[in-house]
Amino acid sequence: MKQLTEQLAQAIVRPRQRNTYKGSFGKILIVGGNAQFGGAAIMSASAAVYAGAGLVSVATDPVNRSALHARLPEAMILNAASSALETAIRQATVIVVGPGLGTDNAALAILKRVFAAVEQTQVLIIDGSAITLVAAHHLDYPNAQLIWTPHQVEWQRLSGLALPDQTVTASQQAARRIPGIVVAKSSQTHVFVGDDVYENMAGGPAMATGGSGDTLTGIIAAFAGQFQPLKQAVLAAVFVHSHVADIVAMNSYVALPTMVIRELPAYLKQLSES
Ligand SMILES: NC(=O)C1=CN([C@@H]2O[C@H](COP(=O)(O)OP(=O)(O)OC[C@H]3O[C@@H](n4cnc5c(N)ncnc54)[C@H](O)[C@@H]3O)[C@@H](O)[C@H]2O)[C@@H](O)CC1
Ligand SMILES: Nc1ncnc2c1ncn2[C@@H]1O[C@H](COP(=O)(O)OP(=O)(O)O)[C@@H](O)[C@H]1O
Ligand SMILES: [Mg+2]
Repeated sequence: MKQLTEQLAQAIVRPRQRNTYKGSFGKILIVGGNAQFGGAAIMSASAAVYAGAGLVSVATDPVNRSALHARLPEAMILNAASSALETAIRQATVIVVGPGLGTDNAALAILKRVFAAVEQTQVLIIDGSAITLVAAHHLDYPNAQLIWTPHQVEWQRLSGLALPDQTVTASQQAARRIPGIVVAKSSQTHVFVGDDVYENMAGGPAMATGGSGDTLTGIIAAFAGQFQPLKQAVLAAVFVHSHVADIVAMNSYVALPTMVIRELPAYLKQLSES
C-alpha cells in the first residue's frame, strides 16, 4: 500500500503557463442539488472554482438559481430537468453527478440521461445519491473515465460489503469489479486504482460535517480538468482536500466545507511554487 503525500500533489500542481485561457483548465459540469440539497451542488461547484477549474456549470433544480448566483457568480446554471442537460454534457470535459441529487424518480431520470449522454473520453465523477441510485436500480456502468467517491454506507450499497467487512483486501477485490477509480472515503480513505492502493493519512475528525464529500467532488473535478494523468490528478485532489482541512483545523474545531474551499487558492499557489 502506498501513501498519499504532498510531493505527489506538488508534482502535478505546477505554475500556470502564460499562453492559456479559461478553456485550458477544464469545463466542469456539476449535476446535482434538488430542492432539499441545493447546498451540496453549491459546495461542489465552489470547490471546483476555487481549485482552479476554468469554467464551471451547474445543472440543478431551478429553485437553487438565486442561492447559487449569490454564493458563486463564477458558475453558470441550467435546469437539470431540461434538454439543456445534454447540451451541457456535450460541452464538458469533466462531469460530476450526484451531490444532493436525491434518490426519487426525478433524480433517477436525470442520472439515466447523464449516463446515456456521457462519452468515453469524458471524466465522470459519480458521488452521493448517484451511487445509491446505481446500486438500488442496478444501472449499467456508463462508458466513460469513471471515478467513484462513496462514503462507507454508499460503498456498502455499491460493493455489497457490510461496514465491518470493508477491509482493504475485500474492498480492493470489490473495486476490481467496478470500472474506473474508486475513492473509498472514511476516516482513513483508500483509493483503488488498477492494482494499486493508496492510503490517505491526511484529514481528521474536523472534516466530519455535512458537505465535506460534496467539496471533494469539486476538487477532483477541477484537478481532472487541469492536470494529467487522471490517476495522479485524483490522488492529488484527495490529499489536497484533507490537507487543507488539516490547515483549517489548526485554528478551528470544525473544518467547514466553505472554510476549506476558501483556503484552496492560497494553498495551491504555495504548492505550485514549492
Ligand atoms: N447541504 C447539503 O445540501 C448536503 C447534502 N448532502 C447530500 O445528501 C445526499 C444524501 O447523503 P447522505 O450521505 O446523508 O445519505 P445516505 O443515504 O448515504 O446516508 C447515509 C446514512 O448513514 C449514516 N452513516 C453511518 N456511518 C456512516 C459513514 N461512515 N459515512 C457516511 N454516513 C454514515 C449517516 O449518518 C446517514 O444517515 C447526498 O446526495 C449528499 O450529497 C450531504 O452531503 C450533506 C450536506
Ligand atoms: N473522522 C474523519 N477523519 C478524516 N476524514 C473524514 C472524517 N470524517 C469525514 N471525513 C472525510 O469527509 C468526507 C465525507 O464525505 P461524505 O460522507 O460523502 O460527506 P457529504 O456527503 O456530507 O458531503 C470524506 O472525504 C471523508 O474522508
Ligand atoms: Mg457524500
